[in-house]
Amino acid sequence: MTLDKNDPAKVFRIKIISMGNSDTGKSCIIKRYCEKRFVQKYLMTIGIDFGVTKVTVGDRDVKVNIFDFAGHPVFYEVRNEFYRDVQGVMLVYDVTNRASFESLDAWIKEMKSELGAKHIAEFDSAYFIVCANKVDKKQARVVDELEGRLWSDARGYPYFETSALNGDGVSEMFKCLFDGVVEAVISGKKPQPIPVQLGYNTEQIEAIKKLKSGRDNYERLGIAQNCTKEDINKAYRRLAVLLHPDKSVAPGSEEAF
Ligand SMILES: Nc1nc2c(ncn2[C@@H]2O[C@H](COP(=O)(O)OP(=O)(O)OP(=O)(O)O)[C@@H](O)[C@H]2O)c(=O)[nH]1
Repeated sequence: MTLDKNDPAKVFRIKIISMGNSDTGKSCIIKRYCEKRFVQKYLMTIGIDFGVTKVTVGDRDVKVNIFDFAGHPVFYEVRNEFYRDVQGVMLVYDVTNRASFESLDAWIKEMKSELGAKHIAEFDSAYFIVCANKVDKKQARVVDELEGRLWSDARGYPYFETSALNGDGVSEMFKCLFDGVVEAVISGKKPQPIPVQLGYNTEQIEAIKKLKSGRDNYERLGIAQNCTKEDINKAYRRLAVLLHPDKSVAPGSEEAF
């Protein structure tokens, strides 16, 4: 990276990478932004794709080097060379594929372990952003917005719902990513996203999920089959208070109550 903090006329160079499982739409999001087009056919990235784009952040011209990682595990040996000197990370999952959401932690772990203790400061200073991609596929969606936001908020990463197909959220996501990286580089501090005031919490969401998916009433109440009558009453009262429609605005509270 070239940076002279005192000279706004100097061009910044920043390094961005895309991370996430295969087929989540990483290449398509980048193409949507850089080339304003959508590629319907799945063309697996082999190793790494590299591209350069220029943007303006405030009064600075910024040259962005984008390294689009192949998501397939077979390319691990290729991508592990590229984790050094990264300033921005676009973490992508596919809202129609739960495994891709559940893999996000493994991606972070891969980056951390590749950097190792020696370069962990680079991980700590990198600016991460989350793309919940393919939101146009409404019927097939299995990871809802709330889950994605809670995961992202818990780690301090800004969250965006994107569609490479119709472009929804893509420019906003890149703007936030570039602004965040440039601010972090200039000030040495990562800007903190403002958490969305959801008005409900993880405990309420977990309770609703359990009530919806539980195989029997014991599972729905979160108690063992050999519990006492008092345990049943206690669990029932706890859930009734937690999900009372006067107290909870979490989606599905009313039905669950
Ligand atoms: N409906 C819909 N399809 C998408 C979207 N983004 C990508 N796709 C499709 O998903 C498939 C995979 O997209 P890619 O961008 O190649 O996925 P990738 O994450 O780069 O995959 P790897 O190169 O294997 O890591 C392609 O068939 C795309 O057309 C989207 O927002 N909506």
